[in-house]
Amino acid sequence: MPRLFAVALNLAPDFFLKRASRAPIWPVTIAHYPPQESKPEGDHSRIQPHWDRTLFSLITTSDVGDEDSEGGLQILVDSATGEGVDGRAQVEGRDVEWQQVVRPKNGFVVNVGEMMSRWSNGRMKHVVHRVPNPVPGRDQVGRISLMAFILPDYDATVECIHCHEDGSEPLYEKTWVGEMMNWGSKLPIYNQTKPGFLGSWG
Ligand SMILES: O=C(O)CCC(=O)C(=O)O
Ligand SMILES: [Fe+2]
Repeated sequence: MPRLFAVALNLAPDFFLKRASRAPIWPVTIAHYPPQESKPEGDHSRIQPHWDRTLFSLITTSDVGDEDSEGGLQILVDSATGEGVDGRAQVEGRDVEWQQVVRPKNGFVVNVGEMMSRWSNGRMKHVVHRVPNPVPGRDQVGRISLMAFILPDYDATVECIHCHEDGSEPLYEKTWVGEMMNWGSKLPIYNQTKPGFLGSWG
């Protein structure tokens, strides 16, 4: 997978592997979304809108009830173009909608993370995603997902790779993996769920 990303970005195939060679951090988590005996309070959902603060993430699920309950993984897309909306996008006044992700049978969903987006200067997008509550009548079905969050070495620098060469303007300031992890508590991916994040379309 790291080789595929590197080749897609016209980099040496081992570009990412070289930066994840000494002490890469790859948390693996299992999420159990239990059947919902009662309606969740407030705007609580299975997982609030966020993006992953990783290089990339691999997700597989039990698939049970994902499609027909609408309680599975969804990504945010631009209604006009169908393109994924990334964590930088201004959504005020923009027509966006949630789209169900259909996982290929026995396959994985690959989420681009914010580190990949920063390295590629936005060519790879860290698309906003969520897991909403299942629709009424389908809420007695639980869901399990298994995720691997792939991060580079703790001290690896994260900055636009090609900006020096082609003169393009960096979208992001230079930073490093450990600093990005500090932007969150717990796992870095969850720190975007604070109140107000993504406003009313969350
Ligand atoms: O359960 C899922 O399908 C995705 C969960 C997720 O996006 C996350 O934990 O970062
Ligand atoms: Fe996520």
